[in-house]
Amino acid sequence: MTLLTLDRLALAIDGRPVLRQVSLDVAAGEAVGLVGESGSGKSMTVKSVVRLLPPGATVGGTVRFDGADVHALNAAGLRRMRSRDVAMVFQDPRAVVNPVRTVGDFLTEVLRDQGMPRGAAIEKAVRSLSEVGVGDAGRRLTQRPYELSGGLLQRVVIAAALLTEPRLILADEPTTALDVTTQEEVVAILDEQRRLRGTALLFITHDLELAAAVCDRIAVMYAGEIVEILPAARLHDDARHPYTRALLAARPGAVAPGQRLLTVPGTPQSALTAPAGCVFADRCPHAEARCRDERPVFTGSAACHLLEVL
Ligand SMILES: Nc1ncnc2c1ncn2[C@@H]1O[C@H](COP(=O)(O)OP(=O)(O)OP(=O)(O)O)[C@@H](O)[C@H]1O
Repeated sequence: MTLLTLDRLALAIDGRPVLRQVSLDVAAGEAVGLVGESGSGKSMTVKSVVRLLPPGATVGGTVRFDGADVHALNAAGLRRMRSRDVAMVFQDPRAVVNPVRTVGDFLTEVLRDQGMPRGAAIEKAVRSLSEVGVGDAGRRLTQRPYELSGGLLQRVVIAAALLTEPRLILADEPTTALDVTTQEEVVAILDEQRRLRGTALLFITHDLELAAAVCDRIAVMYAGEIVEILPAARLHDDARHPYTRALLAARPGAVAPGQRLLTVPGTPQSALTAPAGCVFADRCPHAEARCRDERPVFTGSAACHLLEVL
């Protein structure tokens, strides 16, 4: 069953295009990774799902969650969606958690707002902390954010995200601010808990290998468009879009130790500066005249004029 549908989602901020024709489905319980270089529109895509857009944003196309048109929801419907059905985990946990309130207040707030008695809310918060591997949960509830490490605080944020038993988690580079070992632990917890509960996940990362490890499918974004969508297990074998291939070649793991790291040649485009034809044409080693002039239509798994020959 499809839970989330983006259908030709377009977004402009102060008249400048940011997203163009972004179409993507996420099934109930499915994990989809959004990958691509900085500025490609991953965060704006995810923020469009819950209408967390900056002032001056204009939206085209549709976003449907569980059949409802998100951009037509009234204030109560939007509040319900944000507080119950869809949870968010962002890059920096310290930006999300109120620094002067306790972890317990942070965790129980939504449950209390939903009418749960204090004792039951605390009990649920303790259980939720234990489930994400936070020991001594009772004591943690009394602490303030500055008393916790970044990794521990991100676990608290994940516990909070899971508390309302959402159907979809939006995770925007949830581990970028953490050290490598902690990153792995935090991703493993998120992955384990969402699988156990059958929660869908839209997971933004720069790290293709990480996306492949925790997601069912991967959508590759470039200059405000999705250029390829493919099963995570087939990432290496089936990637056909030249941008996806360039990203794969530029992974640190793709280069032998001691060798120079590869980069995707050229300068990243944004939706604003993208050429009239294919958004990747000016960096693509295979580009032909039509690639520069005609915008390729997304067919099958990718938007590229040269799929037949690559
Ligand atoms: N608040 C804002 N006001 C105006 N433009 C914005 C705003 N936030 C993002 N943009 C623009 O939207 C485009 C897409 O940005 P977005 O943050 O979605 O990219 P991203 O792929 O998530 O990048 P990163 O990996 O660096 O987070 C960029 O060109 C960016 O400059």
